[in-house]
Amino acid sequence: MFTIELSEDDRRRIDDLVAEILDGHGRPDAPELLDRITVWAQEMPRAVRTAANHFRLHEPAGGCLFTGFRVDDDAIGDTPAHWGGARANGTAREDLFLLLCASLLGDPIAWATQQGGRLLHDVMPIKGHESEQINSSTSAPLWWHTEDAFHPCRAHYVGLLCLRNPDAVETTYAVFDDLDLDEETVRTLMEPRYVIRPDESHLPKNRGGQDGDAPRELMERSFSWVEEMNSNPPLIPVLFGDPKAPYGRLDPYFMDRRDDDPEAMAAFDRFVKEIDDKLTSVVLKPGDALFIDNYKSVHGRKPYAARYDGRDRWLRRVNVTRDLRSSRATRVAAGARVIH
Ligand SMILES: NC(=[NH2+])NCCC[C@H](N)C(=O)O
Ligand SMILES: O=C(O)CCC(=O)C(=O)O
Ligand SMILES: [Fe+2]
Repeated sequence: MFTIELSEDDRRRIDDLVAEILDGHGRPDAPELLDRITVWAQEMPRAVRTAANHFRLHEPAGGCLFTGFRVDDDAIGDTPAHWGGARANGTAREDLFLLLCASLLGDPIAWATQQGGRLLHDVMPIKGHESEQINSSTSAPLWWHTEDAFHPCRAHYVGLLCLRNPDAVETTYAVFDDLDLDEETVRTLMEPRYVIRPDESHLPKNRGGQDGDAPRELMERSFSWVEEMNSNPPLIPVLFGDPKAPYGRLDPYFMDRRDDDPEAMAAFDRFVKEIDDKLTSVVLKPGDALFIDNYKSVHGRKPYAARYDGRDRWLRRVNVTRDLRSSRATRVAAGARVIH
């Protein structure tokens, strides 16, 4: 893991910057604030910017951990029972810190079909989801995955800011650079012979009755595209880029076994076994902002027991792209963040 440790001075300067921005704008997801977030990120301490730039450009690791930010445990309030509903502004400081770090790596984006199109997601236990394969599950392991693996516009980085983690639950990950795969296997995995279906966080059953402010017609189009990807998924490669340091996309739990292509499946099984063998973990503590490189690694989470008492584990999540333009056809304006 590539780690950026904030010094006492960094912390003070970041706190001042966050306070200044919030003074002028109030809510961290206000459009006029987001329009300028990249500019403010340039006012992060130079050492932090330099380290983040190194991580982004040279790809020395599968993830970048910003550590040392202080969460205000009283101000953030109780861990919510659901991501929906009206949101208090208690996490404004923390949200803004996450957005500033994100903006050193790229542009924050949101999904119309996930958590009501919100830019910042809540990751915490939801009653009834205990054994699902969704971020709000608890008693079942969240099987490792590429975030939104099925989606052509999936994020380059997934940012997770820990607000609470009282039982030291482990976030799992593995980096493709660490895998032992022979050339022939890599070649096969780079061919369009695989099927990835949408995960359940994008399905209408998890829509939560809230669609943000997008027109209904547009929302229907978004959900029918996900449905189309479910009923008629294309064949895609699971590795791409440089065969010697490949990028990847996979979410085995939502992928098909193709009986008509045993060779592709055998290569895939070797790939999955290597990831299982190399899977390691990190325990996020309050204030840690982990940016998983969603092209170079997979991540997941070990099971744990929910409390449902307002003190549960709680993360804030953001998707980050290095290429906003590649999704232009499915966003309503050049500077819009929501992908439909
Ligand atoms: N293997 C999996 N469980 N894949 C889905 C991962 C979780 C999903 N991205 C979510 O936000 O809930
Ligand atoms: O809870 C975690 O540590 C990771 C969850 C996850 O995979 C996600 O929210 O994308
Ligand atoms: Fe994830």
